[in-house]
Amino acid sequence: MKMAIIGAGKWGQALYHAYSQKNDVVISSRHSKAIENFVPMSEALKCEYLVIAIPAQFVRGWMEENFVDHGQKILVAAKGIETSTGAFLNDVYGDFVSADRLAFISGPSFAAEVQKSLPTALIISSTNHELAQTYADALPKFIKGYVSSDVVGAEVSGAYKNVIAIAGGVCDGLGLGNNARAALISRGLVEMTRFGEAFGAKTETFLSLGGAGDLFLTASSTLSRNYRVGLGLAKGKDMDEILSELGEVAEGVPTAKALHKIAKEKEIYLPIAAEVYAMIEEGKDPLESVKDLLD
Ligand SMILES: NC(=O)C1=CN([C@@H]2O[C@H](COP(=O)(O)OP(=O)(O)OC[C@H]3O[C@@H](n4cnc5c(N)ncnc54)[C@H](O)[C@@H]3O)[C@@H](O)[C@H]2O)C=CC1
Ligand SMILES: O=C(CO)COP(=O)(O)O
Repeated sequence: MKMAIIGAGKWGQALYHAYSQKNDVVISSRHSKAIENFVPMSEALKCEYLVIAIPAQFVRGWMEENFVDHGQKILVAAKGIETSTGAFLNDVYGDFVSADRLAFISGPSFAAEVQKSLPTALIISSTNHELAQTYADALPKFIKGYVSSDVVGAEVSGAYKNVIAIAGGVCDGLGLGNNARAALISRGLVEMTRFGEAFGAKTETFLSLGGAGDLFLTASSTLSRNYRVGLGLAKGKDMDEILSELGEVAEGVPTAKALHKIAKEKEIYLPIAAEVYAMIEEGKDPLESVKDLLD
């Protein structure tokens, strides 16, 4: 089928590689890039099936300025929550297109490994089963595709695991050991499940590829940008230094701020996310955070 990838960062280019195996795919982004099948945005937007890999904080602005509605379907590839409003991406995109035209891709998928055609398994979630199946069937042989109707569960788990990945990096950066990291990841899974349930997400989604699968991956690997943010915090670096060294998006940073805001409004207990927020926003000493979590 004819598809367009919008956003030519690491994940957009990896999804271009993946979807190109079986489909006729073009790619576009706000700045022109010398890459295969790069087309102007106006041309990309005419495709019926879009994949949008723009980081969560920029989606609303990008849609307002660029989106032209031709009745396209959108596969959302970002993993984050809008900080300014606390809105999930299905609500942000929902302000522009109806829910039955939206699907979400989640699961363990470092762009660098997808780019090399290494095997993984991912979930496409949508309230429109046929649409989820269409995007899943278009995946290449090296990606096993599953479908789900739990859009909120997919979104919350994909966004929340980035915050726990920052905590994972802090834990390893402080040299707290394998036991501590396993405890942190397990409690992180409980925490993100509790948060998602408050918004109607299904519990089992958090045990799936998009929940536990992606959490285990990112909270324990230096390939994760969010984990590397945590390593930087453990070394006592400030956020400006960490983010400029990273040079790529770390969605866990704005998402920790969004979670802080939502948790306050809805009175949800999120101890690990609260410590990540305190380290990022208030410059709290990571060792103090560990002490407070153990208490
Ligand atoms: N890299 C990975 O392994 C994976 C990334 N993701 C998610 O995909 C999303 C994108 O991540 P990456 O491509 O890895 O990030 P990246 O840092 O490699 O690229 C970011 C992309 O966003 C574009 N961008 C930045 N500001 C923009 C704006 N104001 N308007 C429009 N476009 C803008 C940039 O031009 C660039 O193409 C994130 O939400 C991330 O969590 C999801 C799965 C895997
Ligand atoms: O979501 C990812 C892999 O599934 C990528 O994680 P990072 O953004 O932390 O690198």
